[in-house]
Amino acid sequence: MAALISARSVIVCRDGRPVLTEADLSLEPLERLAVVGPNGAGKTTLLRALVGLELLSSGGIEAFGEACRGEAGFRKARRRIGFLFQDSDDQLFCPTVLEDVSFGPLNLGLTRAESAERAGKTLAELGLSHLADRLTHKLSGGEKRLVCLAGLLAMGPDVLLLDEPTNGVDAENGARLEDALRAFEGAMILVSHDDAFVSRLATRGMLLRDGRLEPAVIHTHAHRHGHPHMHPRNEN
Ligand SMILES: Nc1ncnc2c1ncn2[C@@H]1O[C@H](COP(=O)(O)OP(=O)(O)OP(=O)(O)O)[C@@H](O)[C@H]1O
Repeated sequence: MAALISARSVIVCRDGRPVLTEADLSLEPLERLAVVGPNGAGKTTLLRALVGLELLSSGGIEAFGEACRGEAGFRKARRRIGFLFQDSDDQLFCPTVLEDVSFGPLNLGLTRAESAERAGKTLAELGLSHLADRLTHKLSGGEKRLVCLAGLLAMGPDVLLLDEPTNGVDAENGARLEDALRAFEGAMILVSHDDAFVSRLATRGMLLRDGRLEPAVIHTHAHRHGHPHMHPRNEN
């Protein structure tokens, strides 16, 4: 099966220092690929590189069967990719929730009425209709996160890139978020330090270490606290 998104030998430097050094990745249809790794390993940088927000020193990105070169190449791919930022405040910018969630569909060419209808429907599917008229900047951290996700889902993406989606999200909103991701019919890359969330949702794992991605096994192991762990494959 053809990959939806692939990265080949990607090198990205930050302040002259390599963060990604020959990173390879391939996201297949229907996959929920978890990318884990320590703080500062380059996980956010990797997601940003996949949508053309990082300058590659070398290597290439393909999305939906086409090599992405330059801003124009990525712009086309970005219409099919929803990127949930680590910080919701970087993502929300309209005054009200309904306006914010309508913004994506509006940008895709739907009319104002159609966009509002799509936004209302998406909020309802996520159990967030009660937030529609609220001011985005007054939402709680967890509510902001879900509204950001609603904004992405309202655009009908084929792929979601999720940077720490459960950060600061309480149990109830976390369950909503997880249900929504489980119901999403596309593929996704999940960057997360939330092992329990990853172990419940991911279908495959990769570990970002020393700038490279290596296969990792996601599993829950019998442990006094019963928490899941993720190891590189060769350590199992
Ligand atoms: N704007 C920037 N300018 C320079 N260096 C940066 C910038 N953003 C990140 N870095 C550096 O790049 C490296 C990778 O950062 P990145 O945010 O991709 O890591 P991460 O794996 O997502 O970390 P975390 O788990 O803490 O979110 C880090 O050393 C970080 O300090």
